Amino acid sequence: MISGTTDNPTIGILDADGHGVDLRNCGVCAPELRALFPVIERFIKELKMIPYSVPKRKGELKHVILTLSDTGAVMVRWVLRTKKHFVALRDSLPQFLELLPRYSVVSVNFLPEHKAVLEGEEEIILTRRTTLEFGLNGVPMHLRPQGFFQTNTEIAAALYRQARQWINDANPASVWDLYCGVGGFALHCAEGDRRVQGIETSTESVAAANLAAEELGQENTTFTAMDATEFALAAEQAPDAVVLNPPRRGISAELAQWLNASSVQHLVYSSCNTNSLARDLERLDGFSAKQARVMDMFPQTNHYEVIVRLERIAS
Ligand SMILES: C[S@@+](CC[C@H](N)C(=O)[O-])C[C@H]1O[C@@H](n2cnc3c(N)ncnc32)[C@H](O)[C@@H]1O
Repeated sequence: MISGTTDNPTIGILDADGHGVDLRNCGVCAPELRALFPVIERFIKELKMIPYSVPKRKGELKHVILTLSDTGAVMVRWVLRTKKHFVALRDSLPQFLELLPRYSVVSVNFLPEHKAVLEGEEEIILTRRTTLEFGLNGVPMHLRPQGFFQTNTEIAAALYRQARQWINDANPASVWDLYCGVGGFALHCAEGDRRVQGIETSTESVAAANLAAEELGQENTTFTAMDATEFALAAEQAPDAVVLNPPRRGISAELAQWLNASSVQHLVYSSCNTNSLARDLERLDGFSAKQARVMDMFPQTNHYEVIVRLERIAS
């Protein structure tokens, strides 16, 4: 979050009273991102951007969302209240890009409402390049602004390797990746003739995932924008294995019931919320959990990712 004043901005979080706490030297931040903070500060000053004050409900610049790719490129998203600073930001793009790593993406997002969210619906991408490219474990992936990407790139790579190993050990002919985002699990599980289907509600993420599948030459891997439960309930045939990586709320009771009653033999469930995971594992009573791994996705916090391998209970 950006707070403070134009001449003395804070880059970090807000305290309980809504005042900025500078976290530029916080160890959680990757050094490559920390190196960008002076550049962000310089542009705030040069363009005379006014940081947004939550207590006063005044100002323009709310957040700067930075995403670092394993290639070293970054995505920089300026989140503004109105269009007041937009032209200045757009016109200074060549100078800004000179200070960013190659292949970086820059966009502006508008969040006019006073509410506790990171970003609004409207986004304008300033660079010709519209996706931040990743190459986790040698698998190409594309992230567009507003798409979901796992918080910690190194741990995400380990998570995908683990899922790939469990899926390859089970060697299913067909796999669904439900809640697939930009396709990390699906793209890692694509192998030989295996049919892989990713399902996700965000059309932006689905477009990015299909692009990566095309680059990989994976004709048997496809992504569709749809609600995961609706997709499963309408499917004519169940796959051999399903990867689940839902948002914090977990999966729906209907999807758990459908999985229990289906012919699916193997499940891999990756979760960032053990409360909904525990509830869902109880609901998935046609399966038994065989292996689980905790992944330190959110270091120095009390949050973590858990990935579980389940097998159908023989009847
Ligand atoms: C925890 S993220 C996982 C993304 C992806 N598996 C990855 O590794 O990056 C959850 C994803 O579920 C998507 N989502 C939310 N509700 C959904 C729904 N009802 N059906 C399908 N996808 C949904 C979100 O857009 C988000 O991309």
